[in-house]
Amino acid sequence: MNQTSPIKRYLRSVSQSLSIFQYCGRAIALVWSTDRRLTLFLAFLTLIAGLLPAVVAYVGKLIVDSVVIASQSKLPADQWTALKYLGLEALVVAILAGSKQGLALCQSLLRVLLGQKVNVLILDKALTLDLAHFEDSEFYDKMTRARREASSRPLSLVGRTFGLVQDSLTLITYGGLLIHFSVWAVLVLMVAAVPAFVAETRFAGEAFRLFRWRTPESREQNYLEFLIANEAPAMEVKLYQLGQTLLDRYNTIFNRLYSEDRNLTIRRGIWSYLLSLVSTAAFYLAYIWIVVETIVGAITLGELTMYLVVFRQGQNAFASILSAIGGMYEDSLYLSNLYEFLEQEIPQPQGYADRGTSPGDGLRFENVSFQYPGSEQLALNHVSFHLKPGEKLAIVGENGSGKTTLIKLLTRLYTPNSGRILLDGLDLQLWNLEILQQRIGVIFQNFMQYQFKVGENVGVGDVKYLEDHDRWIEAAEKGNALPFIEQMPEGFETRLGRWFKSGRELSGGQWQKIALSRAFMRTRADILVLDEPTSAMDAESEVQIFDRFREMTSNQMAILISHRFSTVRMADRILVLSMGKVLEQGSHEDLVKAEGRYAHLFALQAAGYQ
Ligand SMILES: Nc1ncnc2c1ncn2[C@@H]1O[C@H](COP(=O)(O)OP(=O)(O)OP(=O)(O)O)[C@@H](O)[C@H]1O
Repeated sequence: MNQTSPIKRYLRSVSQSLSIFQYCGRAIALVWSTDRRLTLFLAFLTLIAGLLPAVVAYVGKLIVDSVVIASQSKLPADQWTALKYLGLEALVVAILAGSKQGLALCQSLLRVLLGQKVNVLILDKALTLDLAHFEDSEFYDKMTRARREASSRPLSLVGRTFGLVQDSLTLITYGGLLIHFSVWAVLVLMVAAVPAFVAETRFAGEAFRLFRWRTPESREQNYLEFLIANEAPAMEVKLYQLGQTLLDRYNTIFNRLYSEDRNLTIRRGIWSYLLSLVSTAAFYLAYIWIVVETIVGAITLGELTMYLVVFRQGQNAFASILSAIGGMYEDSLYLSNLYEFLEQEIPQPQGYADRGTSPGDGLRFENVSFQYPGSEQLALNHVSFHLKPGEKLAIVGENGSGKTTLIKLLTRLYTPNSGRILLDGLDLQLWNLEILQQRIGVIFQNFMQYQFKVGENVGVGDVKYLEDHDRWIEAAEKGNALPFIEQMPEGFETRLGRWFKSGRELSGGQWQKIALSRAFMRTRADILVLDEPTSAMDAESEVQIFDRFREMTSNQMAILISHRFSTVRMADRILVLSMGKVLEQGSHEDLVKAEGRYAHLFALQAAGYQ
């Protein structure tokens, strides 16, 4: 049987409790790197605010003793001494109040700076993440936990650490005063304080585990809030009358979380109270002892007054140390979370090549297979094709056949599980990622609708020319967006979307034209990928775009994904995908002649127009 002695268990609890201090250093380093002067000032003021209460208590003793002496001797010199001590106490109290005010000031300035710093650290890290990280719910939880409270927790930990130092200094100096009376009194007080300290840290740890465990629920709550109170889902929520159901779900989650919170809070409150009674009892035992010693005349009236202050204030300092520790544990655990996120290893993209081994070879897929993490099915299964510079490839296939996945692999958002993708004869993995991505212009079917100006919405296609007005016009012209942009009162300066004042909403087809123009910003790209580029456009716009498409992209390889065969047939080559496999490939004429799947689908669509 595993028998651990109560002393060992007790020591283990204490050492577990001491682990709260492990993140204090990191928090202080963070604050130090945010603003050195403010941190130094904070430390200096903490020192003053920690030491002065004992000085006040001691001067109090001097006042009482000198008053007793003066009242007995009636000498003006003694009376003057008493008044001088009084003046001294007033001065010390004024300095103490000043230092407390200064502390509050430093903290509120640091809070803003530190909040910004931590948010930037998190966002910087988020920029280095792979797409797969955003799709991994566990990792996403980590990021949500880190972002939540990012602006308040680090400073709160620093504030509490400094507060703890301040209160500990006060207690130590009080102890110094009390030690004159009896070493034993000091020892008894210290030992009596430990159970409350351990209980406090334990409950704080439990609270944190609860907080950590329930991140998925909190995220679901955030999501429900988004559905209920945002513009994008508002239309469906209203028309499908989903509002009340969503709100009920929101309340159910809250009620569950609340009942757990309530239980913990009540248990924590009761235990903290009971254990703090132990230390209060010890305080009062020592207090009785002092009173008795005064009655028998072993200590002076001044000393009694001083110990009275020491006990009253000491208890306050002790209580605030306890609550600081409770909070510090939660703060530390938050920080552990933050660092867990910030220090998560992100595999750095390998590959440094800026050109291929056989320039002009174009793009090759060689037996490429891919499975999404956590999925059992292959999304792409031994896909091979070759696209030469200037050629246009169309990909067709039923929903879920792997078309978009193919593009994600081409743009290196994911890496194939087997097979190779070569650009100009060189495996994509060996290319420098930035250079590779600059060579590819993509619009995805779920492209972003930025709540920016029209011009910027086009400009994001090539961030180097984000603000280049001439390029906007050129790209918008190719994307057939220019006519409606010119009709807007502020043209390219019009803000899009409804999030900001005077924003203008566009129709689905108009947004698609903006997105298409975005792809045409990439004049230097030699591969253009358009995933369902014209699905929301009217027939006339589509014809206009594709009539000129060859001429606009004459030197570029283009990959078009579309369910519209009017668009597809203009491609040099068509790839028919089904369940991740290439069923057939060839030109429109070849495939019609082959009378396979493509011919069947084409006939179906053509029949619809007759
Ligand atoms: N992020 C993802 N994680 C896991 N599986 C995914 C993910 N994205 C797509 N899939 C799965 O991979 C398969 C291929 O999806 P893909 O988006 O490539 O299809 P698609 O041909 O572009 O379809 P559509 O015509 O509907 O756009 C589908 O079975 C889909 O469920």
